[in-house]
Amino acid sequence: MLNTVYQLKAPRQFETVFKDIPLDDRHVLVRPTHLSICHADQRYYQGNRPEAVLRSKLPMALIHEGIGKVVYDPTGTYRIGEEVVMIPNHPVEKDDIIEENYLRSTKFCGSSKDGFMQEYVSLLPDRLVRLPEGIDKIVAAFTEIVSVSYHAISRFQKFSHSRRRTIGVWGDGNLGYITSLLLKKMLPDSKVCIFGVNANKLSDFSFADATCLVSEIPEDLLLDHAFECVGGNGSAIAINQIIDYIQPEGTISILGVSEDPAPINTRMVLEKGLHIFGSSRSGRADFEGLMELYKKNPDIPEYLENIVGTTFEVESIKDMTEAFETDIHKLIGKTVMIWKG
Ligand SMILES: NC(=O)C1=CN([C@@H]2O[C@H](COP(=O)(O)OP(=O)(O)OC[C@H]3O[C@@H](n4cnc5c(N)ncnc54)[C@H](OP(=O)(O)O)[C@@H]3O)[C@@H](O)[C@H]2O)C=CC1
Ligand SMILES: O=C(CO)[C@H](O)[C@H](O)COP(=O)(O)O
Ligand SMILES: [Zn+2]
Repeated sequence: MLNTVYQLKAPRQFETVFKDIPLDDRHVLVRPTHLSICHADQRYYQGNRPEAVLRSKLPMALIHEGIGKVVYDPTGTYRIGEEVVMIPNHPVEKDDIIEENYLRSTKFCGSSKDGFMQEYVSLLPDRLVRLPEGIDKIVAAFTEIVSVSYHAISRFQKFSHSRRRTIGVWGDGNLGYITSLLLKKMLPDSKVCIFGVNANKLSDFSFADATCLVSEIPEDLLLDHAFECVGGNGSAIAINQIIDYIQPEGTISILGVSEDPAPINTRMVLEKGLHIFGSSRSGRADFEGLMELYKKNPDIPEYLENIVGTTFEVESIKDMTEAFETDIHKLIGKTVMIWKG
């Protein structure tokens, strides 16, 4: 079957290409309905990755956050019309120890294979997860980034010591909002404090125990553990500030993506005996766990409505470009494309 794919050909330049989707008895066909833009997509769209990386990856369809409707399922796993979230990870091997999102062989939509900016997406049935009945579709569109926070917190629960009185989250953007919200739900006994650079943005974190500008952190602050959700050039500044304030033997979870290596105060990491771990992407278990968490805490998707930014009806390359260009200038919030492509 001929499929329309909207690839990024070069920075700021989408093009339409037609690719064959073989209709076999193993793959489910999904019509994407709502797609959400991630920072990773913007790094390709704006050409912010190194030249060699762009040359090796483009042309490629962007977007790894999205939901859609099942239109064809020869496996009989899903009903036609059923609403599903698409998992962008595509593992090609199983490992007893290493999770699917960390296997070097795994392909990831919008990074090492075409993303969801397509007319139809062909996926194995285990790359889809049913959406809870009645969930807001715009919020559901960015389930993937929420599953990343879920994944990082689940790992944090395994790696960190059990004194979790106060957890700091650095980053007053989307990932900071999502991670601190999930921390409040997954670790209800812990106090969560958000550290950011913009008082206006911090005022949106209504569920938090405290918020603080990074320029006004009290000297006597006591933090048992922390999450870094900043990324870019701010990552190193945030990680070093965390190292300054965290208690000995605390755990630091790094989530922000930086293009350049970040200089870290390793002397203090050693002296305080800190644990630092990174997390990237998420796997099927995280998507499923998150859907269960939504069912038990229906106020989570309600809170997430606060970080819905602009929504665009997208049916042409001009619309896609407008959505990406607008997303660049947002203060906070996820840009969602209502996909008619
Ligand atoms: N590990 C993973 O799998 C994933 C990683 N990411 C990455 O996470 C990072 C954040 O993403 P997202 O939340 O969407 O981006 P945002 O831009 O929405 O959030 C980052 C926030 O951090 C603020 N900030 C800047 N410097 C500091 C500082 N020193 N201390 C505290 N806050 C600071 C920024 O403010 P201002 O804008 O004013 O500078 C901004 O509000 C990105 O690098 C993204 O690629 C995203 C998804 C998944
Ligand atoms: O956003 C992410 C997951 O949601 C990751 O940061 C993203 O997958 C990294 O990909 P790339 O290596 O292509 O920048
Ligand atoms: Zn992402």
